[in-house]
Amino acid sequence: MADTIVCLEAVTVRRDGAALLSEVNWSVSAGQRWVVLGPNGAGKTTLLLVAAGRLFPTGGAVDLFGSRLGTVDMRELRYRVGLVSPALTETPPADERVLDAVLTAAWSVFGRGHEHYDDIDMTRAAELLRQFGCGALLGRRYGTLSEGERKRVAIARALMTDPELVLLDEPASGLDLGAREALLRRLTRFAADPTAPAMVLVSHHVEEIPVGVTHALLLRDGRIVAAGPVEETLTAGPLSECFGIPLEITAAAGRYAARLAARPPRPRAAAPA
Ligand SMILES: Nc1ncnc2c1ncn2[C@@H]1O[C@H](COP(=O)(O)OP(=O)(O)OP(=O)(O)O)[C@@H](O)[C@H]1O
Repeated sequence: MADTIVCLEAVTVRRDGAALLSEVNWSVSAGQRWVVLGPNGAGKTTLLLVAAGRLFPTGGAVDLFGSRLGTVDMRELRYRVGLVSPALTETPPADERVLDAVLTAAWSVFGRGHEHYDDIDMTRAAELLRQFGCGALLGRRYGTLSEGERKRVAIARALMTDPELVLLDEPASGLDLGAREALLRRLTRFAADPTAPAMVLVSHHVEEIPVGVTHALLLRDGRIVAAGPVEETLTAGPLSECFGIPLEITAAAGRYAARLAARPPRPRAAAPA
């Protein structure tokens, strides 16, 4: 399909004899906003790293922007993907100004040195920081920011290179209720922007899904339990199967909540023969 951004075909990732991902088929197209849900160890981060072109699968094939991984120079393609993940251990230096922590993404470096930046880069970095509620922090040192502020700065940095795909690994984890809601409000605006890149957001919690997510992928033990339009996928049956406990799920004004079901959900109907 012309607007397919990333496509995984029968992707398997094995490490030390363990299958982190098994036979995963999944694709993300322009304009889509995905949430990837699953319990600890389901393979969510691994999936994101494969989709970002940062981890080469043991089996199967990955096409990123129409190019097959393994046949192209990945440095070119990675530039077109904004990735925010705890799996990326490098962070801006503690004494870096917040504006520079975002600006330096233009050169893929951490810590401003002698690189040249145009006024347009400065304006873009400042605008992205404002978009994610960090307009008052431009002159602050990165090391003085709260966890919630750092997460929003990391998203602004990931968007600095104007990526076509943005991958966010648990952006709301560790945030207090106010910080989580502030972040989700920003992500809701982002999701509603038709000019924004395709987005994939990883989470453990349906409460952390921003309004405007269009698709969901449920992962368990490295395998897809369900994937498709969010309203069809985020239902009690697949979610219970994914997390291994009987769950009931409610939706209100585009937000979701899940809790242990009073009664186990009815099994999914078998597909007609
Ligand atoms: N080198 C490795 N060898 C063996 N197992 C590994 C290796 N690296 C990761 N794993 C395992 O692969 C599984 C998937 O890891 P991954 O980080 O992708 O899961 P996740 O769904 O993101 O988990 P979490 O929600 O806890 O962050 C985990 O059980 C992890 O322990």
